[in-house]
Amino acid sequence: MDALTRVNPTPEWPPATIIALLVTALAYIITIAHRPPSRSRNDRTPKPLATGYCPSLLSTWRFFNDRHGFYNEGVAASSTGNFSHAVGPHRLIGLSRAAGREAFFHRREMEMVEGFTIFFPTVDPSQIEPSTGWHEYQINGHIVRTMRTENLRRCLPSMLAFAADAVTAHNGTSSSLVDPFDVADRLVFQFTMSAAGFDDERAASASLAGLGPALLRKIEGSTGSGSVLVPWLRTPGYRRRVAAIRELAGYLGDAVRESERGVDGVLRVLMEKGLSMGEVVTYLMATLFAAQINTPLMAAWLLVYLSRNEHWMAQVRAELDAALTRYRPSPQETPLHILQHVPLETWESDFPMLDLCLRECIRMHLTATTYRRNCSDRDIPIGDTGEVVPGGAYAFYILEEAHANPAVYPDPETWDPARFSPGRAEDKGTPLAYLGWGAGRHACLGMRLAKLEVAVVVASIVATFDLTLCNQLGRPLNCAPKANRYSKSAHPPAEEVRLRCCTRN
Ligand code: HEM
Repeated sequence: MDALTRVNPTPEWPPATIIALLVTALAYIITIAHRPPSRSRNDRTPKPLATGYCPSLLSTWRFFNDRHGFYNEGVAASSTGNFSHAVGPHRLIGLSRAAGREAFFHRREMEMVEGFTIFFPTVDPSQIEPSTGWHEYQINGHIVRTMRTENLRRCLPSMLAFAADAVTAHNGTSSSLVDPFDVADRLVFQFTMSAAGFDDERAASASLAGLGPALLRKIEGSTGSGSVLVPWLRTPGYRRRVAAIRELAGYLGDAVRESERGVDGVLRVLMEKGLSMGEVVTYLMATLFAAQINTPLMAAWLLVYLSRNEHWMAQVRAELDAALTRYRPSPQETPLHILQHVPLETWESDFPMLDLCLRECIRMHLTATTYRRNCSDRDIPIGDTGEVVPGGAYAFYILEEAHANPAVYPDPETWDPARFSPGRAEDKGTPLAYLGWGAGRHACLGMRLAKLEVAVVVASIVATFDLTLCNQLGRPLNCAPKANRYSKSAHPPAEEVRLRCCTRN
């Protein structure tokens, strides 16, 4: 027995070796399974960015980790501005220029939900049914209903009250340091809860307004290469996403149950129609996610730019002061009180300067990638390039291509709202040059609420305080932080900033 053990010892491999072997095996399987499709002579798919296993794998890595570099290189290397790449088992076409944008945004066959379901899966994978689009069309119908005038008019007083509470909390002392990104995050969550139909107690819940945005960011941040390349593997990212989705769904379900009699607006309509709790929570998650992903960031960036720009602060204040004068019921009223009397129509039509500033913030900070799938079995021509998006293929587009193009927007790194003023209208000469609210078949359905939410946050703060941009320690900064145009989605600045808020005379 002793001799046997000596002749055939059980190999003892260090864990690091075992892990290295497993990783190599997995990489090999992924490479073989996802080899780039071969091109036939008359294949009109845009040319691949990379061929062969190794370059292809490297490009796939860059698609996930250096998205803008990958895209810009693909566009630059192609005579038409379009290119293709196999990402896992999917054929993905990168589109650019007027012809690419036209095919991407305007063709009926280019389906949005199916594109996002694969490349940006923010839903619980167990609920994904690509063929039915995860009930997305019904949800869009509910979101459209949320934007109706009577609904916005209903929730506006609550939104103004939440903003007044937040501002008053910082107004006790002569000056206080505020993180605009945090304030906007909480307020927008409360506003959207109210717009969906929650009563004030539930919508204003301080714990949910803190937790909700954090969970939504966790869901957004947990999608990555694993969910596309090995969707069957329960990666840590997958587990984080599912846990965050379930946690938030649990809180929202509880809030709906607690306020069963108190709900209003779309929530009430859905409950009266007898929709299941799952369907109601799905509507809430989709609406909160769509609202939270960009709106608070844009409101906060707008405050940051205004704090460093006297000219635009004066423009925004002039139109705000005009409204305050018009709706002041008595001389003693504070700006926050007067804002409660400003009707929806004024919020929506009488702040054109604020709207120009928001438009410019979105141009500079909405760095998102957007996806489509050609859901037909027919090829879609890409203008007169001779190329097509084949039936069943996926396509992506990075909004930067339009928004940072110096031929359209001279000096694109400079925040300059006047570029959209009627005299200059830099975006008007080029087709689909401004995509801040999307375009064509999938334009933003929440623009009305988003603009109202941004206006209420900005007006409440700007009407009450003089603002000084500072670093975290309260030291004044003499310029606004730079936009990170290469991030995968809109972001706060890399170095945290604060606003010193001094009560305005
Ligand atoms: C400043 C804030 C916002 C910005 C910059 C923004 C921007 C956009 C853009 C660029 C798209 C098109 C995406 C694409 O083509 O792939 C889009 C679509 C969409 N947005 Fe917004 N959005 C904002 C706020 C909101 C809000 C508050 C909601 C709802 C509560 C919302 C709901 C939607 C929906 C449902 C779609 C998809 C439409 C469809 O499926 O056809 N958005 N948004």
